[in-house]
Amino acid sequence: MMIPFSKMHGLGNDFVVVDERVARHGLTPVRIAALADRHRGIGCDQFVVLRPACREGADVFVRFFNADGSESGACGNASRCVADLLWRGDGRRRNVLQTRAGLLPAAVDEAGLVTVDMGPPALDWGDVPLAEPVDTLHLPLPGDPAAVSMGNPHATFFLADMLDLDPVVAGPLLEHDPLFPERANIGFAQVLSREAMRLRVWERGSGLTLACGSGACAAVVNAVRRGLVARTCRVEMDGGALSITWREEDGHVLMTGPATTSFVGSFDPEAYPS
Ligand SMILES: N[C@H](CCC[C@H](N)C(=O)O)C(=O)O
Repeated sequence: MMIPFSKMHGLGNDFVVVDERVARHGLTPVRIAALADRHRGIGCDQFVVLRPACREGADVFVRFFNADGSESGACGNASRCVADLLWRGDGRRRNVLQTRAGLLPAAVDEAGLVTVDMGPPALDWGDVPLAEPVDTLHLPLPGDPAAVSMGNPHATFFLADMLDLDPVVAGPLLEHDPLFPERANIGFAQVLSREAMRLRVWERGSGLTLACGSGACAAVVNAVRRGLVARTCRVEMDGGALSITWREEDGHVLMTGPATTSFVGSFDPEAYPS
């Protein structure tokens, strides 16, 4: 049985988006990794599964799976893509995504840019999570990173120059550091001004991506906590820029940026190992 999918991306961070029909064929980590494979499968950074919402006030339940088959509670760029997909489907510019990290209100503006309320960051060590009670603003690691959770774990390193560290070399080691019992997404940031930063992210389970939405949120939260940037900051990544605001009134983090459908297709799940 062929399953339809939408191939989408947020600033080059790319996704295969399917609905729950795929789940009937057994969606194992092995099969997700095979589908995400860029040579033998469809290829993507994350595999996104839509199901009917089961919480009051939500329009859809979204699950995010990394290219290695692991599940994440949050994916900012994919959340914008799902909001865009819903708008194109039902004509409603405002929708609410149910995720493992909570209910995320989303809105598509007249220019087609999507804003997702990513909710409040979790700042306590136990919520990131970390393996021991430490100050999340200054982790006991070389490079003195800060850590938060945006529904998924992030560590942010602030570099004088982006060229000081190669994410492809440092990223995998840090992703698997014992301080991160659930691994972590590793951000490498260079503050450019009070209103702008450069960021590259080695993503847990997917490697270096062209953009990372939750990583951009985490980097701005960590930079504000350190007094490095204002609460609204432009985050410039290899694939493009997002606008992030850590709202003072309620502590929620708003992320605004584009969402793009590259193509649609279909695949036979049984053709992939499970
Ligand atoms: N690799 C992340 C999930 C995807 C995050 C990223 N693609 C985004 O846009 O937020 C994790 O395992 O927590």
